[in-house]
Amino acid sequence: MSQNIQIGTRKRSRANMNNSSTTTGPSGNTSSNKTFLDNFEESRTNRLLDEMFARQNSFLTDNLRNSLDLNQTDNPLRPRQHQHQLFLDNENAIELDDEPRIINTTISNNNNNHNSSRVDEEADDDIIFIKEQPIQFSSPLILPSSSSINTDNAATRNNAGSAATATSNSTYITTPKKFKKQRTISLPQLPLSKLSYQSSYFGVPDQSNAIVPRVTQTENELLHLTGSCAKTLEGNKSVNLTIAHSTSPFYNPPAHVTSLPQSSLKRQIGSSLRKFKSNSSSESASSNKSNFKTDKDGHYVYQENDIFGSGGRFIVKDLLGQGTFGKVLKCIDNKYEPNYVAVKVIRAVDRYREAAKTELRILQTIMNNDPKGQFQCLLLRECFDYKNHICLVTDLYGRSIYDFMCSNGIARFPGSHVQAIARQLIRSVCFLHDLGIIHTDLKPENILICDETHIAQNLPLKTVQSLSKRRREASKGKRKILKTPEIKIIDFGSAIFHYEYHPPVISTRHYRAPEIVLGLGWSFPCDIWSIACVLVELVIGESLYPIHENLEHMAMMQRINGSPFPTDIIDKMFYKSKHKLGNSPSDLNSTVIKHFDRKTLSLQWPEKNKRGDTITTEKSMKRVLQSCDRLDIYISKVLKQDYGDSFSINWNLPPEKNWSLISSKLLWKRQIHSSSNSATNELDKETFLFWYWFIDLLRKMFEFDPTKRITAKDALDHEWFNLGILDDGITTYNNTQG
Ligand SMILES: Nc1ncnc2c1ncn2[C@@H]1O[C@H](COP(=O)(O)OP(=O)(O)OP(=O)(O)O)[C@@H](O)[C@H]1O
Repeated sequence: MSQNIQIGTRKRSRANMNNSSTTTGPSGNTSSNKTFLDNFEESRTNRLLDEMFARQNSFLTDNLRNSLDLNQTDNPLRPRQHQHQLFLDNENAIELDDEPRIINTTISNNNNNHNSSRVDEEADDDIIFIKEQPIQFSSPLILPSSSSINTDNAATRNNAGSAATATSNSTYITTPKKFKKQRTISLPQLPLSKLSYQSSYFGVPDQSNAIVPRVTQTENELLHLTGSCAKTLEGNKSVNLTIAHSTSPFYNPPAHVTSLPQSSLKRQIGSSLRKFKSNSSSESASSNKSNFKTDKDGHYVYQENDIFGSGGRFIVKDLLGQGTFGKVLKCIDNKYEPNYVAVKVIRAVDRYREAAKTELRILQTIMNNDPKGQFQCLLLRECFDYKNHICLVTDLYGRSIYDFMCSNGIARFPGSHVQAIARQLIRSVCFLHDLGIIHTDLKPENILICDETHIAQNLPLKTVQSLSKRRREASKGKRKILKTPEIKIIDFGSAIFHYEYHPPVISTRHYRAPEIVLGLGWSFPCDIWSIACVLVELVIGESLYPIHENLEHMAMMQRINGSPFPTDIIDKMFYKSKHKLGNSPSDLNSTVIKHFDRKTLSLQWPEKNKRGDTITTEKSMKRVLQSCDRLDIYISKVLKQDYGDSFSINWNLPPEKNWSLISSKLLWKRQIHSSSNSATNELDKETFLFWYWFIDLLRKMFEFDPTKRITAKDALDHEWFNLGILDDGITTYNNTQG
């Protein structure tokens, strides 16, 4: 039975991969004389790294427990009312000295971060931040305290600036004085939300060739697709695949197989053989033939208990997924313990074999630089060629986030889990980008859950009745909350090295960045856009862009960002098209360019015919105008379900002002309802701030212009990752930690 529960209605697949036949280049970066398996060797560095991570993990877990205990001493049900302000403000700032200096915003409670500018006066812990803050004028909350700047004026300027220019002008400047942050107590965070990142953990590839990736994009790269096809081909040529021979395990059991406990081996193989015989009566189950078949399209034909690989090493147990590239199988591996693995069997077609070689080089680079899997990327265990199918052997994980959401009574994740997943995703992509790798296909289907253990809460009958039949059946009327939202990023089948060939269209539609839709050059920032789409999906429980074509996609992007495409970007689109720079999507003119006015450089939506009649369908108008909204308003609407009608984030307001509006509404409601005992959801300031800053980060990730979009590294330093929340995700974690 397939583990892949397909209950969703959408069919989402990545961009057409026909171009990938020409792709794939050199792995100038992989250690040439060494196989990647050499990295399994215990080196001193690895041991040190292990110890560091173990220390960090136990430190973070202890801190979470402490902070929960602390919260619970006051009131087990609600976050306690904090006496201290969460952020630096005029009154709370403590003057230290007068020297201006550049201040690092690294998370302050990271034991391993020696570069942090943390003031380490005494043992710090998870719930107390002593931190130096830079001043960021586009960030409404953090203002200089005793500087000569008039706070009101600065705030006014800031509001105007943030409304007009979004976050692109978010320049950090240093305060004229150095401040020590007031001790503050924040709500708890999961340890996964606080994972640290230092690129010095691994060696930057290509150092010898001096190709150190710059993980952003220049204006020039909007016009010219970077990357060389020749490098791709050259890289793929360097791939040497071991040919696995299909001899029967019953004739020539390999030495390592015979070293397994004989009873278990016989049991596995015996049962496989019995099932195989009964399943295929018409075929001879002669023991020296492999029962592994390929169809006319080059796909392996799935059959449970098939045996394949050298010496019949793998026994097929389940079909985990299938895509354009091939099939992913859950298999018993007779060589190693624990012996379940996932094997991606690539189609036996030259084009896909060629693309798989790039995937292989990417996976090898990841493996070389993170042999212990600290950065949430799938690890390649082995690779071989079997009957013209390239087979990639990896660890086996749970279902994808997409499948988990489909089978959940409430698809939305708790805020604490959104933050933990965001941290892992951004950190993982930061690692990839530092290695010069662009994933290009980040989506919930390509994010796997490491451990699916969860608690299940019964949903009220009314909620169950409102679910679709499919969801009702799949969820059994329950809301599932993972105990540990640890994830792994998979599917490097479309990933590229930044200096290799870039196909003109990448990503699955819903997660596709505007520069790709507009036919401009793309680079690392496209991954950041995709992550932002995924994060919104985790919060709202459905796809942010449920679209299938370019015009509606562009109209929705403008609606969600609350602003039109910047004219300089559209200008570049026209220029690139006019001068035929780089390769463009074949339908660019007919589905994108024709919808922009050449003079005003604005999108003409809704679409009109020559007579001026609107020809956009009513359904499409509804999807854009009714179903979606500016991001802060859209997310607020969903969160009202948890926090009541008063919850409303307005990204044009500074957080203090936004909060005072909400709290006055709450006060008013409490007075109205005091006699009627109405159960209005309580909302505290820190919970509001958690969501406010989440939306602030999203806004920076959804920057239209990729040259101005926040990088993964800067996103890890965003204020949001210093904020906690007390919700079901935290209590579930705490209850399971003993
Ligand atoms: N290591 C793994 N453990 C568990 N399941 C996996 C693993 N790798 C892949 N899968 C499952 O197989 C599915 C397809 O995997 P993958 O995306 O790598 O293949 P693909 O052929 O590139 O698919 P697509 O063309 O849809 O992108 C995944 O969505 C996931 O459900």
